[in-house]
Amino acid sequence: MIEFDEVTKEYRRGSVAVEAFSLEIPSHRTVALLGSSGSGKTTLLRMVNRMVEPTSGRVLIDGEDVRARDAVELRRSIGYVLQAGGLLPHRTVIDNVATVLRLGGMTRKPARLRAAELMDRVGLESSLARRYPAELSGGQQQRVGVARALAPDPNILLMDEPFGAVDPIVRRDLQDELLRLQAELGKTIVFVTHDVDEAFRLGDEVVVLRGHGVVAQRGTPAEILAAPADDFVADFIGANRAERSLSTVDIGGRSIAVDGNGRPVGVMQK
Ligand SMILES: Nc1ncnc2c1ncn2[C@@H]1O[C@H](COP(=O)(O)OP(=O)(O)OP(=O)(O)O)[C@@H](O)[C@H]1O
Repeated sequence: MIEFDEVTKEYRRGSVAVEAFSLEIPSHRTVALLGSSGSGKTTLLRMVNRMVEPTSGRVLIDGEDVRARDAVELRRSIGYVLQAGGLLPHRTVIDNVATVLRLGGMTRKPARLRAAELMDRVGLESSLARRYPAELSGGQQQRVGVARALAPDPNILLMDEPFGAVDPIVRRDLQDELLRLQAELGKTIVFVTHDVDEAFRLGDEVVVLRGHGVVAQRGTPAEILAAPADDFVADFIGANRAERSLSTVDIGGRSIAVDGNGRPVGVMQK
């Protein structure tokens, strides 16, 4: 479990990025932090692996204050996936993944073998192993980023807008892949996004943030859709309300679900 206990971050005096944020994230679940730009999502995420230290308050992992852990060791034990992939440009794909394992003390050959397994696991063909990151598509780069984050077999995976830079179809593929991986692996995932659909698709729970890391609502996607806590949440999730609201029409004796623009999206089961 990850626990934020009244954390505040003031980067400069008077500029509060996150104010008295508290949240418990249960193990083996995916929690999506959903908020617009500047709402403090990245700051919160980075407090988990001590890339950002809170000005006050505590972050606990399984009951232990992260400050009691060595920062480098802590960072290596937690998977971290960034939007830009964060890959090493002068290393091949396989070495980008294997390097993490080498840092953890594995020798070259087993590290490469394990890296090849990880590539397979995230849906990358082995023929890509010798390429450099610049020779991959954006979606492939993100898969390498996920493989690398999974390399040390971390319990926790932090994902910061990991699929933000790819087109909608690839983005959906990557989301599917993550759902499949998560069903197999059961990590504790904190997923940062400003995309409502992505948060609802991936999050077992979604935390909607206003500015300064203030929680506007927390719940399952269904709970939030069914009863937005206030106008802020309703506006935020309703940005494309027309697409999100469904109704049914009867055509030839069958009930067809249509979206708010009247486009058919499926057939209702009897
Ligand atoms: N290193 C820093 N120094 C000073 N201010 C910072 C720093 N990092 C972030 N901030 C400020 O803290 C606030 C929250 O930033 P943060 O990056 O956590 O938000 P975010 O929700 O992740 O935004 P985005 O979606 O744009 O990445 C912003 O006002 C930002 O300008």
